[in-house]
Amino acid sequence: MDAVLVADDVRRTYGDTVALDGVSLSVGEGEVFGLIGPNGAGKTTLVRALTGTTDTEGEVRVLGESPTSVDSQRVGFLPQSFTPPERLTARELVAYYAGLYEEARDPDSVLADVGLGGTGDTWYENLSGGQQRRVCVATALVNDPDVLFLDEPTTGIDPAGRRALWGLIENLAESGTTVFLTSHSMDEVERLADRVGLLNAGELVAVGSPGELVAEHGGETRLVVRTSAGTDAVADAGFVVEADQETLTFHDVDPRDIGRAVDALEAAGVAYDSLTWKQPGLEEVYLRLTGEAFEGVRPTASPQAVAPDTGGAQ
Ligand SMILES: Nc1ncnc2c1ncn2[C@@H]1O[C@H](COP(=O)(O)OP(=O)(O)OP(=O)(O)O)[C@@H](O)[C@H]1O
Repeated sequence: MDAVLVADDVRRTYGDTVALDGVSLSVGEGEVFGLIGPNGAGKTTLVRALTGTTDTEGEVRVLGESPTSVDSQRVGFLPQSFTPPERLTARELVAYYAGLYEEARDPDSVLADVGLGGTGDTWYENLSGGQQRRVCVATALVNDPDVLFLDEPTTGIDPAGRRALWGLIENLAESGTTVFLTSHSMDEVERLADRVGLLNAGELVAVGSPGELVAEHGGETRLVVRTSAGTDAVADAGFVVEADQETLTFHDVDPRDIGRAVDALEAAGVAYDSLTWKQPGLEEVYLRLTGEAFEGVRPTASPQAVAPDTGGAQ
């Protein structure tokens, strides 16, 4: 796979703030690379480094060129914050961006691609926040780029619109477009990204496919039972079980062992309100590697601490 994007030991400081602390990565043609990390981790700064919109130390290559000399026709960029010229219709705005390129797609067809086929004549300022964001996505697609940078593309877009955009991004990647995406949505990254990079305090602390990251850092499966019963009730069931006032958590429960756990609860006469089997996902990886607390997952540093599990059911 040819490397379309390369960052080698990229550093950026703002005064005393180290935004990027020696980031190296490589993204291949047609790959979707998802960059995740907490607020202030350096994601936007890395996107800006890769798009040549901020100066950095280290080396950056886009399609084999420096980001400031690469052919802009081949690059699409949706910044995190985007304030278009006022008093333009959606079509005029996309057409304005189309005019910046030697070759561009028909604005109406790009608007249709982002689910805004009927809104070409609407003033940008009269569109909803989610519709505005979709128009902004359209401006990044109008030159039919080979490399597409999307900094939090679906922020503010409703679930149906997000899914539509995900489908569009998948189609682009299938047709060979390389996509570099930042997001705070683990669903989005888990669905779209071939590989994920987790940036924390300016450092890339993990890179891999979602499956690899979950296998390596996600932790264990668990069965969460909402009950006030203590661990004594199921002490002989053959599971590692921890309790707090509202839940019993069975750790490391294979799906085939769920029945055995339920039988143990029944045999002990434990009354419970709900029972949820949970499989780790990218969210657990993120929370573990960034050191954020996550209810229901045992922090590796302190295996005794278990809080009530309110995470999403699988
Ligand atoms: N132009 C700037 N001037 C000063 N500091 C900056 C500038 N841009 C970014 N920073 C700082 O660099 C660090 C990284 O910021 P960055 O915007 O890259 O983070 P991020 O991961 O994109 O955050 P978020 O998820 O909130 O968008 C932060 O501490 C931020 O305050």
